[in-house]
Amino acid sequence: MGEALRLEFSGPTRMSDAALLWREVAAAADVVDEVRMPGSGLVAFGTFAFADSSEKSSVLIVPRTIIGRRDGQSWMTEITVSDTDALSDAAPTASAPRSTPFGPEYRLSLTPGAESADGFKAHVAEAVDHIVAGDVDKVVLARDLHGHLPAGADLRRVLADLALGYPNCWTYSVDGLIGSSPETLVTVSHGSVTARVLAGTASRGIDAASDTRAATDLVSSTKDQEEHRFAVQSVLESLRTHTAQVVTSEMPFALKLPNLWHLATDVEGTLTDAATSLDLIDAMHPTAAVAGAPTAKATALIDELEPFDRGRFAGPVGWVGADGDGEWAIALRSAQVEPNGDVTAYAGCGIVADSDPAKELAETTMKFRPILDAFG
Ligand SMILES: C=C(O[C@H]1C=CC=C(C(=O)O)[C@@H]1O)C(=O)O
Repeated sequence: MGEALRLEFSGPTRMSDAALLWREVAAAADVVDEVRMPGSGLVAFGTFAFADSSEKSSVLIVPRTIIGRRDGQSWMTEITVSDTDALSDAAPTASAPRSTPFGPEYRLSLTPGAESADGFKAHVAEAVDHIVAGDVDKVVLARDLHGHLPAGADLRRVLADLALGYPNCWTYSVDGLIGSSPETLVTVSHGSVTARVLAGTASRGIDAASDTRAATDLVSSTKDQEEHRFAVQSVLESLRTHTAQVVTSEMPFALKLPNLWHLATDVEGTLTDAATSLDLIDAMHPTAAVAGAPTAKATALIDELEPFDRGRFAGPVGWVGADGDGEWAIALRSAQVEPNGDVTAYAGCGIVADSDPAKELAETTMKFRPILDAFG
C-alpha cells in the first residue's frame, strides 16, 4: 500500500540499472526486521518492460506499508524515506491499515486491439516461413485485446477472482500490471536459485479420460517438446555464469492449470557469486519461452511482426528484498491497466516449424481466459 519510493528505468540497461540502484538503496537503509522471513523487512516490487525499445517504463516500487503472510505467519512492514521533503508526511502509522469493502460490481469486455485474429494468423504463417527458411529456430508471437474500465472500478475484485481461480499461479498487481502467471522466471533464496520453465500447451479435456489423454499427448508431442527444449536451454545458458550444480527434471512434466496443460521443467542451482535476483532477471530475460531462439533474431522478428509494444507483458514481475533475494515471475496471462482506465491484455505462443496458425490462435484464446473471466 502506498509508495515510499518509486524508481523508474528504461532502455537496454533497465534491469542492470535497477540492480545497481537497489544495492545502493538497500545499503543506505536502516532495517529493523524481527520476522526474518523471505519478503519481510525492506522490499521493492517491480515490473520490467519486455523490450529494450519499449515506451513503457520499468519500475521498482517500495510501498509504505506491506502486509506479509507466509507459512501461517503474518507481519506488517512500514517504510519511510527520511531525506526526501516530498515524503515527509510518510511517518509510520501506529495501527494496521483499515480494510475497506470492495466497490460496486462491474464487467468489462475486451475486444481485439492492434492485432486482429486474422492478422495474428497471417503473422504466425510468416513466422513459420522464416523458421523453415532457417532465419530463426523459434519465435513467440502475441496478440492484444483492449477495453476500458468503468470509472471507480475496484481492481481488487479482478485480483480476488484471479487469486481464487488460479491458486497454483502467481497473482500479481504492480503499477497497473495485473495477472496470474504460472511461470517463475527465477527465485533466489539464501544462495539457491530455482526456476520453472514452461513452453508447450494443450487444452484441458472435457472429461477425465480425454483430460488424461490431452496431458499424455502433450508430453509425447515432438512439436511441443521442441518448443520446450529451446526454452529450457535458454534458461540453463543464462544461469551458467552465476550458478553451479544446476539440475533439472529429466523429462518435462505436464503441469495442470484450470484452463490448460503446459509442458514444464523445474530448474535448481546454487549461486556461485554475489548476484541478486535483479542481476539474475537481467541475465535471464527474455527466455525462449517468451521470445524464441536464438534470442536476438527472435526479438528482431517480434519487432517486425507484432504491431504493438508489448509493454511489460512477458517481462519480469516480482519482488526483491534488501539482501537481493526475491521471486520473479514472467508477466504472462496479464493486462496493463492505465491510470485513465484503458486496459490492454496480451497472450502469445511459441511458434516452431510445425505450428498451425489456426491452432496457435486457439491457444491464445485459452491463455486469455484468466483475464477475460476475471473481468467478465
Ligand atoms: C507466451 C505465453 O506463454 C508462454 C509460456 C508457456 C507456454 C507457452 C506456449 O506453449 O507457447 C509460451 O511459451 C503466454 O501465455 O502469453
